[in-house]
Amino acid sequence: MIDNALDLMLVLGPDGVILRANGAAQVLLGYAPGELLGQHYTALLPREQHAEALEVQASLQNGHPERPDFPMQVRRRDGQVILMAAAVRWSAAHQRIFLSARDATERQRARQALVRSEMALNSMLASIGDAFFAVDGDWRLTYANQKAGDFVGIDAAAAIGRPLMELVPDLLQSTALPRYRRAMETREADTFETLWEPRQVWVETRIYPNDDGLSVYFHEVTAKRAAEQALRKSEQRFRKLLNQAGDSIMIVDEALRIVSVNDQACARFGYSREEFAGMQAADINFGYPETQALLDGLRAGQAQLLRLLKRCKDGTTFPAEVQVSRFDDEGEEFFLAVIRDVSERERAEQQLRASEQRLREVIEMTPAGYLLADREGVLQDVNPALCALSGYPRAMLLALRLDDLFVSSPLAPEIGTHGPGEVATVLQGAEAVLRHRHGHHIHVLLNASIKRDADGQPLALTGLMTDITGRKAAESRLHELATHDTLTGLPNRALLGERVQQMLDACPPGNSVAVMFLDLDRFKEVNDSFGHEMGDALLCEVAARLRRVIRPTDIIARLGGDEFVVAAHCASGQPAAARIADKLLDVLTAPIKVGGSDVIVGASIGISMYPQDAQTRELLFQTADTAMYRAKDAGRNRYRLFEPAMTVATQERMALEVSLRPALARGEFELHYQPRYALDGMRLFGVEALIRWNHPQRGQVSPQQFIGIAEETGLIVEIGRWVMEEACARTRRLMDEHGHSMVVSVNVSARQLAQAGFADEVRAVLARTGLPPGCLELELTESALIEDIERTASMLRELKLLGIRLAVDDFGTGYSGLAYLRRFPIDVLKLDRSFVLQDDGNGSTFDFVKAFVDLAHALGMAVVAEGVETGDVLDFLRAARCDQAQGYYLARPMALDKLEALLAAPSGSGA
Ligand SMILES: Nc1nc2c(ncn2[C@@H]2O[C@H](COP(=O)(O)O[C@H]3[C@@H](O)[C@H](n4cnc5c(=O)[nH]c(N)nc54)O[C@@H]3COP(=O)(O)O)[C@@H](O)[C@H]2O)c(=O)[nH]1
Repeated sequence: MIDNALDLMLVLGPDGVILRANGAAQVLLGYAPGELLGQHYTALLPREQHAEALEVQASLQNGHPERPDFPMQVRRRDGQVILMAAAVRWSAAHQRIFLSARDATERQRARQALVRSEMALNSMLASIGDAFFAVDGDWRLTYANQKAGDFVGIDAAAAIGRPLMELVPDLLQSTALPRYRRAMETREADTFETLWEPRQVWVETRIYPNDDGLSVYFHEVTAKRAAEQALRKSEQRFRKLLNQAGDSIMIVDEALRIVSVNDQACARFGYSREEFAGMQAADINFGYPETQALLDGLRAGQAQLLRLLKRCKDGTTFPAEVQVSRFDDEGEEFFLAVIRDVSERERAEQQLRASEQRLREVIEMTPAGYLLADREGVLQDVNPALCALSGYPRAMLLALRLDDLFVSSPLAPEIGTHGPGEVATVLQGAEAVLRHRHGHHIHVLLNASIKRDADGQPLALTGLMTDITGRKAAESRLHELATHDTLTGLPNRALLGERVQQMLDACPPGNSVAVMFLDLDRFKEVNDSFGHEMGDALLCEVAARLRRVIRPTDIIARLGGDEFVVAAHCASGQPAAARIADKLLDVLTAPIKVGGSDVIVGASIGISMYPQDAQTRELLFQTADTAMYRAKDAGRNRYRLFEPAMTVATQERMALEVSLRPALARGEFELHYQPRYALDGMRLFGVEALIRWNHPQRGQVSPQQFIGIAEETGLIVEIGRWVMEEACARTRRLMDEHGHSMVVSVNVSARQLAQAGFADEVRAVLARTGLPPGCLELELTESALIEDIERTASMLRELKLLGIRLAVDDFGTGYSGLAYLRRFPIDVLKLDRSFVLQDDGNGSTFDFVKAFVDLAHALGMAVVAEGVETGDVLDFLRAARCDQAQGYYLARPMALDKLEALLAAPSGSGA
């Protein structure tokens, strides 16, 4: 059996020498068994095998007696090396090595081929894009490529043979596991996408069942899914956009069949999507044949814009603007039509055309001149009104530029380039001057609008204008009237202020400007005596004379009434001003012919110098006015240069005015009474009530100091009312106490007399106090009487009807004319003290007074002499047949208690 065995069998001695060999040595090695005996076994081995073989031998003999699987290379007798699978055993008891071996060359070759095949498969599985693993029927891993291992974080090679659920426990919660199990059970392949929770990635998995179990391929598809989702969203957006578009949108195929429409198309045409599908484009066109030319154009890549009528399902039509373009989709030809309903636009266009037509008609009919100019200022359009306004026919106007037409206009600065962003410049109510074809100028009121481009460059100008030439002339006249005195033509107060300011502004250092306030001394008398017309003529003559004296560069103005102002440049200051004032007085004291008579008016002039006396115009006027009053106070027909002391007096007067206002309410007034005697028998005829002001700080203030202020401020009305009440009441009481009648004279100022209800007031006082009207005498000054002769006459008649007496006070100090007194119901003339005292020593005064008294008597008036200070004067008056007298010689004004004492004296009321 051993010799016929197929395996080689050798018995070796402990030293490795071959002791026996079986017959297989011949077959396997080419040696006859005998040839091997005595040889060391290494003689059969290639040299490189020796070390390993000796090592195995040593191992056998040193405690590891068996080596069942020792692969070894053996050199056959023919030199070929074959691989033999050997099993070796050492028998220590027999001190022998037993070896059996079989040829393993083929097996080795097959194994190597298998290994190579596996390696090729592995590398193929490793190189495929997908992760791959396989499990057997017990869910044990039989293979996994590196990608699969990496995906779940395990070493794929080391994991082979282990249960899949153990290796990847997350799989138990995964939605993929049921699919795996179903595939395992049903043996059906499956493909699906799941979210792999541990890594939050999407995975596409393909499962292929096989005889051993399952082969699974998977790969990540997160990015692909995101892209798909983005695409889906994008498509949804586009669809939404398409449907939300205001226009109808349609896609038509090659055969001009409608294949797709948006919501707006359904809404506008009234067809549903389903109804549209399969309709021809021509079905919704009204009378428009799709021409070959249109299709050719589209196919040549030219989008077409059509204007046509579209027809809806209900048969109505609408005008549309259709933008058609062509596109390819996967080789198929389509046409896209965007259909815009332009009904509204057409309506608006129609309205616009109508509106333009109306505008044109308005332009043609408007009385305002209209023009349109281009950016160069050349006229492009005009209307008949502008032709009429300018005198040019239309054709000629259209050849003109704005510069040719306008002499001056506010357009010039506006028409240039403005800042970028200013799209229009509008001018409203600007004044301009047109040059008429015949050369004269036309003033126009212009409204203009200049359109500009983005850079602010003018594009066009539109203007509308109306003729204001008449208005301008009226305005100029109005301005003249507003700035000039209508009577004399001289500048008035407003213009004076302006001109003086200019003079002051232009006054060189070292020079002066004199402002002179000039008041005519006797104008009022002339006016009242000769009438207003003559008065006006006098004022014109005065103005003419002043003009002659004053240089053209100086100013002369009339403030009103008889007040004039002269402002003159005075290089040498006050001396020059004084010379001018002298010249003014010279011309004004020369007689002026008024109503056939020569009159001399004279003037009082106040002068203030700039900059010496005042630095502002207002102060100059104020100080000149103050100086003028001083000139008047100083006796008239003279000039006074302003002095600061004058201001002090003015201030003093103002302080007095402030304390005068509350004086009546504070009871600071009292009345004194001056007796008046009848010259025949020297009996007391009556008393004159004279006011006294007991000022808390200043003591008794004379009426001469405050009556003027009271008159100017109007306080005299209240004060006079009190005087009247007090005088009447006291007199009534004195008469009752002393038992005889007497007359009380009350001074009445012009302002009181000018009050409409004055007579009623007097009537009421008499009624209240019980004084008989015949016991009241009102003293009126000449100036108060002549203020307004007509009104005064009427008032005096009213008073006279009450039964009271009327006297003219200070007679002889004013315009001494008895003639005018005839117009008033006067009872008494009170001769002024100065009149009585004019004694020239040759008896003429007596004759004069005598004649005067006779004349007064002839006119039915009694004469009272005032200011009698001596017995001589009294005799003189008595001789002149004067009726009554009053004066210090007879009795001074006295307080009420003194008067009562006088009345109670034994001599009675005698002087
Ligand atoms: N509207 C009113 N005017 C009034 C009132 N009371 C007074 N006056 C006026 O004030 C002026 C000054 O008055 P008065 O200081 O009281 O002077 C009077 C007499 O005192 C003064 N007089 C009288 N006799 C003499 C004299 O012999 N010599 C002299 N030198 N003066 C004398 O004359 C004044 C009276 O004048 P007249 O009124 O003109 O008769 C003065 O103008 C008053 O009118 C008032 O209540 N209301």
